[in-house]
Amino acid sequence: MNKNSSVAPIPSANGTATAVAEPVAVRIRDLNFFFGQGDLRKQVLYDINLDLPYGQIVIMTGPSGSGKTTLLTLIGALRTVREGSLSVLDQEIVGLGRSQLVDVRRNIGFIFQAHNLFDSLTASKNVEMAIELTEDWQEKRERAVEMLTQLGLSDRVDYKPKSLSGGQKQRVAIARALVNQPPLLLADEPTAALDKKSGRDVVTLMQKLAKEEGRTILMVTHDNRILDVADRIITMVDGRLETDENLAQFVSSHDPKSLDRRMFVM
Ligand SMILES: Nc1ncnc2c1ncn2[C@@H]1O[C@H](COP(=O)(O)OP(=O)(O)OP(=O)(O)O)[C@@H](O)[C@H]1O
Repeated sequence: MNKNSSVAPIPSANGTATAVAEPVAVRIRDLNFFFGQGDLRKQVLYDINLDLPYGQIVIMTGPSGSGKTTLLTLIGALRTVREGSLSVLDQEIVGLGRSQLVDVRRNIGFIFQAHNLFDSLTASKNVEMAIELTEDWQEKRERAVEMLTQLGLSDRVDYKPKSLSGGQKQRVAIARALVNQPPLLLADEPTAALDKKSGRDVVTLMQKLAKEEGRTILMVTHDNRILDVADRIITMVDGRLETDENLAQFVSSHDPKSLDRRMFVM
């Protein structure tokens, strides 16, 4: 794996090549992570090195228990990191305290499996709550409705979660994650609860955000139907970043029987 894929050599004034780091949304170097303390201390991530450039969709895959969700939550500033370097949106987060981590999180959109919607609030109000966490509250209702409409929920904006299907709830959660236009989006199985068409609509929207607006998207998924949207596919095995490939490399290095052929159909 190329650990320095976003470091480009440029000629200096005296003609020698100098490595200059391009800005990336996420830069991870020599990251180790442990759960527990003392005798119960258990290492779950080993020596992770990874760059996520702006505008890329990166899919993270790998067996259950390999550390995908843990890595996602570390990048999302949801846990304290002590070993190595983890820079998120130009901020080194190793060593930061809780309140500083909260500030980093404000610029990240999260879509997790449990959508955590507020049952007492309508779809629109759930999305508006995310807008209220920012300094710019103007036209929050209009912005929430517009985002929900983009996700095909224009006729559900005033419904509460109990009146929505699983897929619709997931789309409300996605609207909430996207409404503040975060430069970095972290998603854990975002299409798991969706039918084929809704899942495709969601990843098409993500692709648009990445390609037209330069957002960086890191997505954990086992849904082979959406692999084609990825610029890169990284594979975790036993807490290590095993491979970092484009789609063609990934397909050729995996047993075709284990891949769903529908993934090739757009
Ligand atoms: N809060 C925790 N405390 C202790 N160990 C944990 C905790 N969360 C996860 N682990 C352990 O860390 C390892 C990595 O778990 P993680 O959830 O990151 O894997 P994963 O690849 O996301 O798995 P899955 O695909 O099943 O969601 C596993 O051995 C898991 O048991």
